[in-house]
Amino acid sequence: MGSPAKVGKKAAPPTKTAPPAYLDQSQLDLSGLNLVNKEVSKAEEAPKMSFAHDKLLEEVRKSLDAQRKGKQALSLVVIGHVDAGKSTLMGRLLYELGRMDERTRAANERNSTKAGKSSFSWAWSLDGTSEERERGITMDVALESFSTTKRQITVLDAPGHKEFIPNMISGASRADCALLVVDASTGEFESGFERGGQTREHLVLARSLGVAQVIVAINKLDQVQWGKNRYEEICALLRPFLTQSGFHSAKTSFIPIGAMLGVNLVACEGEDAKQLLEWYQGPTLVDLLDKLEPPSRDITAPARIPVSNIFKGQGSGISVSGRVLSGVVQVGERLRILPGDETAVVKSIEVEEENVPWVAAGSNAILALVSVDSVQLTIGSVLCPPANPVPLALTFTARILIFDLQVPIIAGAMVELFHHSRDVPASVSKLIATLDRASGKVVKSNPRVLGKASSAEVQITIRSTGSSTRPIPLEPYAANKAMGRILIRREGETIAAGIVMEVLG
Ligand SMILES: Nc1nc2c(ncn2[C@@H]2O[C@H](COP(=O)(O)OP(=O)(O)OP(=O)(O)O)[C@@H](O)[C@H]2O)c(=O)[nH]1
Repeated sequence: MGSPAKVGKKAAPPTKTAPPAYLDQSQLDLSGLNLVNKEVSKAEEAPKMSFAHDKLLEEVRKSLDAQRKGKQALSLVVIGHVDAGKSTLMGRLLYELGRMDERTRAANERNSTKAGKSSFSWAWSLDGTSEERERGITMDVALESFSTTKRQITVLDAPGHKEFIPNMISGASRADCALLVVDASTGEFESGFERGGQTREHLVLARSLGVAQVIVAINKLDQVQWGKNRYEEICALLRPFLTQSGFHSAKTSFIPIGAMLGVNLVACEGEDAKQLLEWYQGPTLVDLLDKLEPPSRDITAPARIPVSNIFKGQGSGISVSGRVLSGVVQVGERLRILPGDETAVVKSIEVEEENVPWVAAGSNAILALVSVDSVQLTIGSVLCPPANPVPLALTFTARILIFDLQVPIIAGAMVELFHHSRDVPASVSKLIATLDRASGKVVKSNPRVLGKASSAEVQITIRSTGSSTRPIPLEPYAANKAMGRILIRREGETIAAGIVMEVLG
């Protein structure tokens, strides 16, 4: 993940990135209703670029080389069934690592107790909105960062509740690795793991979105007297499912923890860890985080930045957050906003709460934009170089893997298409062929239906919303892996994942 030496402290830290359905009014105004004062935004002075493209790539390479010798950066999505303890784990870990000070911890404890939610005290900082705190659940994706000895980690705390799967998808599509949290309490692991539980769904979604490494944190072991048998039972149930979902065993690790008590996060010691230490002498969570391998970054490909959130920046400007999927972008650069024919100039870039002169593939960044007419800027827009725009698709072909299905897919089936933070109504307009799952070879052309656990090539068409049908920016997987992954849902269930083969128009 690339970002250079910091050039100054950030001004306004938006720590939450909220997907479309849960935006507050001001965000809605900006992203959907075009109430931003265009004149002012246009009038802002655009900065000049500091580097020619080749020089910039050289800078980025140097910086990435230096990173390899120091702390490598990666982003981690925290996933798992509702109430598994994801936010508690993150809150406690931030505290143990010194990222949350004692005053904040005490204030969280006071405020959560006052609200009658003392058990959510560690989750208080991450579940930052009043509705989240009231309901005791995460709704949107919270962004935090911390560093271990060898890694600089951006954490995306995803919601576990089924209702917020689109937000989880948006979070996972910005991550390199996953931390799956499961609740070891009697009956709780089972309900998260059964059909319809989010333990399974989150794992499948994360893998389908390209996340290949996962740490499984078996949490709340204090609830089962730190039982070794229970820990091993859960590992044994999860292992085959992980393999079946496409996680290589070498890229999967398991760890027993007690998030609330802070056991085996940074250290495994003290009174609370006594029972665990009777049978566990393995690594701590931080030891495992330190071993996560950042995937390779494609910095030479054209820049692609899907917008995951839009908010009012400092003064009159507009800021967007999103992950740089490929390429590099610098301050002063003009970017095209797709779909649409608008461009914007990057006024400043913020990574990990610091201003930086450029940002490269792998980083989650906030870009302040000027010289922009916000009318065409929405969540799901993709920023890219004007000379190398991302293709727009109304119809495309895809190879898909079908999951568990109640009703088979037939030609014309109405679905919801998910691509990064965007979801649009679509239809499976043509069933081209069923494929052999292992070899990808055609088994049958023009099948009449697609059943569960099958693999197929299909044509997908975006359906109209209201009076218009807007194409969406996506790219064949062969051209850009991260831009070429899609998920298909129907009636609140994820029914397939796939890769884009060809954009037909
Ligand atoms: N006993 C015990 N309770 C825990 C532990 N970790 C979390 N909890 C409790 O589990 C409940 C849910 O914790 P959260 O951190 O909100 O769970 P979550 O996975 O973030 O929930 P969502 O984001 O809404 O899916 C809270 O009451 C926590 O206090 C633990 O290690 N032991």
